[in-house]
Amino acid sequence: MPFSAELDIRITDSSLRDGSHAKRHQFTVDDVTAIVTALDAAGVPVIEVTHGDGLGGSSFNYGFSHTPEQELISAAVAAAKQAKIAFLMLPGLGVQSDIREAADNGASICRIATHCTEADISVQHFGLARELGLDTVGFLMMSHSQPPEVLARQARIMADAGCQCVYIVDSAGALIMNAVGDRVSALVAELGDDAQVGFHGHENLGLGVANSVIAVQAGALQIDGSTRRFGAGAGNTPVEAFVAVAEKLGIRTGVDTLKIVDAAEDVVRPVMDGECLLDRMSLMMGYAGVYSSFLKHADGHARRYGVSGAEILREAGRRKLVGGQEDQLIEIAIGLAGGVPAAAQSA
Ligand SMILES: C[C@H](O)CC(=O)C(=O)O
Ligand SMILES: [Mn+2]
Repeated sequence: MPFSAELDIRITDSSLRDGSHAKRHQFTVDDVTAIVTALDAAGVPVIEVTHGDGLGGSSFNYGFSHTPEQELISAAVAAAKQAKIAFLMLPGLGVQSDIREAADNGASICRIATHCTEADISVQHFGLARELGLDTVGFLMMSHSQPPEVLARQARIMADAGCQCVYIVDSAGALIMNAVGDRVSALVAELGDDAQVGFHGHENLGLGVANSVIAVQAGALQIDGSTRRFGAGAGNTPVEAFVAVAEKLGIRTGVDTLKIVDAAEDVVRPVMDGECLLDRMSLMMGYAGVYSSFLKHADGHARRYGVSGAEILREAGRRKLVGGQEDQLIEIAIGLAGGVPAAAQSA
């Protein structure tokens, strides 16, 4: 079944949320206004705007925002003529009052993200979002780390709580083709008509577009990407490339290929500090299964302590670190620099 009468699938552009990681959370109202105006005109149906780590993410651990995210959400709502504005929240970083404030500011889609074995912490947030009349999306982050049947059980918890679309989130960009198809199929089988299934890809192994096509073929109805790959790690599935491929495959996205290609080049690229590259560091994330948001943190600690950023990431993969454990990257860097890591001191 298609997403709606007009669309086979619904694309959410995450440049102004996942791209916040690549921009070290320094988006301004002008950046948001320019990007939302261009994406909206290209027909992108959903645009996500929040600190990279979601509502409440602006902090010492994750990095402080330049502009309060609720101001960015308001600016996005003001600039959008047809697109819905979405926001992300990780329970514990943001709280219920943040969801209310985002709704008051005009956002209409609430996306709640948990580690892929911790869906139960999202229950009250989905309940509140539905009470407020928001559309809901659930993120099972680091989905490469669990088999399809485990993810399907977690998806069921979210759907029963009021989540209308559960995403397989390839936070590490580590999933390889059939591994996406198997996970999406397991969720489609579990959820049936109770909720849709989505896919959020990263480019750390260069597979964002291919993985997203496989997700659609397996039944995903919502696909995330970022124009110009503006996201954490090597970036997200590039929306402009995915839209072009979808058009050739006869998949209706509602996005105008030529307009989104222009938006990528003329509007999004100038806001980026640099291209999101598939280089040694980001490749290591896909290879070792590391949370893409760790890239800038590892890079900073590598410079500060004079050690290899790729080695920090490899150790993060060995430890199976999850989002929220950013502080361990400092400990790993100190250990690599020859200092005594805190964990060893207390052992
Ligand atoms: C908070 C994370 O950046 C969410 C996300 O985009 C991912 O896990 O990938
Ligand atoms: Mn992401």
